[in-house]
Amino acid sequence: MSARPVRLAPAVGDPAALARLAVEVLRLELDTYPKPGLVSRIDSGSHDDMEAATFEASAAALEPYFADLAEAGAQGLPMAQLRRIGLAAEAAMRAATGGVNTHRGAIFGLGLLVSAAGALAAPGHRPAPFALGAHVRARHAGAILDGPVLLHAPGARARRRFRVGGAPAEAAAGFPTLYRVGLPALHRGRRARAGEEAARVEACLALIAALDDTNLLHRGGEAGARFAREASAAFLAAGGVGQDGWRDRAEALHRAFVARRLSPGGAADLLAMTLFVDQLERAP
Ligand SMILES: CC(C)(COP(=O)(O)OP(=O)(O)OC[C@H]1O[C@@H](n2cnc3c(N)ncnc32)[C@H](O[C@H]2O[C@H](COP(=O)(O)OP(=O)(O)OP(=O)(O)O)[C@@H](O)[C@H]2O)[C@@H]1O)[C@@H](O)C(=O)NCCC(=O)NCCS
Ligand SMILES: Nc1ncnc2[nH]cnc12
Repeated sequence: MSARPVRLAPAVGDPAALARLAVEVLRLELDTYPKPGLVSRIDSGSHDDMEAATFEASAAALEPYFADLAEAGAQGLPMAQLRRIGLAAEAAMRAATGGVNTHRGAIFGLGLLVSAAGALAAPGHRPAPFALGAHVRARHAGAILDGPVLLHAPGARARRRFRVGGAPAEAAAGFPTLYRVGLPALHRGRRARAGEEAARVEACLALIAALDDTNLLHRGGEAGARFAREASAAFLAAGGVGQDGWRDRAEALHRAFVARRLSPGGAADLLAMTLFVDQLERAP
């Protein structure tokens, strides 16, 4: 629930600063409350194996890997090299959290955006609108979709069982849900003048309403995922963070997700990625 100020993009053209920004957006995601079913600094949502400190430890451990990804992007290295760094980052995450999966989706998606920022951002020059996602699609879509599948990962099982594309499809398509849903909702939330945290809540709920999140499918099946999408869409249709009493209504939604053990981890990752792109790209 902090009013942590968002640092404005000194990151352009500097791998170490891009990595700091990546960690900062992970922390901003964690700061955000209420986020239905998700871990925040207020509570652990639908999780009994992790809390805010677990996410803090994980985010801090990832910083050097994000710097490597930015550098790899600047050198134009192929997906195979990015994957090697990503797998090392996953190992660092597990070491920092005692084996808990906090940020695997974020390592993948945010990692690809950090590498794109390394490739495109030059000092004093912000990438154009949509440029980071377009770069990931143009440069890596084929390798992402043809990449090795981790057969026993819950996400991979959910993708096969429910026939959804999940994190790899979102990245290979240039992050359409981030650009078409997350960023517009963040900007709409800011216009409600309820503050930065409220704008992040608006973006989070819009992402939950739109995304085929394999975490929701894995934990709640199709019925759970439908409940999550429809309840979030109803919050937005009632005015989102522009409505009177929006925080009470969002907290009620949080409790409803927790009662069903639902956790939209993919939407949480995309919220962090939305904040990263918002900081770096020029406004459309
Ligand atoms: C390519 C990989 C991403 C393969 O992963 P997988 O086959 O599992 O694919 P997905 O399920 O599609 O996605 C993995 C994670 O991405 C997040 N996610 C889910 N849906 C979407 C979506 N539609 N769009 C974008 N992102 C999505 C989500 O991550 C978050 O949730 C995790 C925590 O969940 P939790 O509830 O705890 O669930 P589990 O621990 O899984 O089990 P239970 O506790 O419920 O029992 C957390 O990671 C969040 O970040 C999905 O989990 C990729 O992993 C891979 O190949 N990696 C190699 C490295 C690499 O190539 N890197 C590239 C360069 S950096
Ligand atoms: N805040 C959060 N809670 C639960 N899962 C997540 N995955 C990414 N961020 C998360």
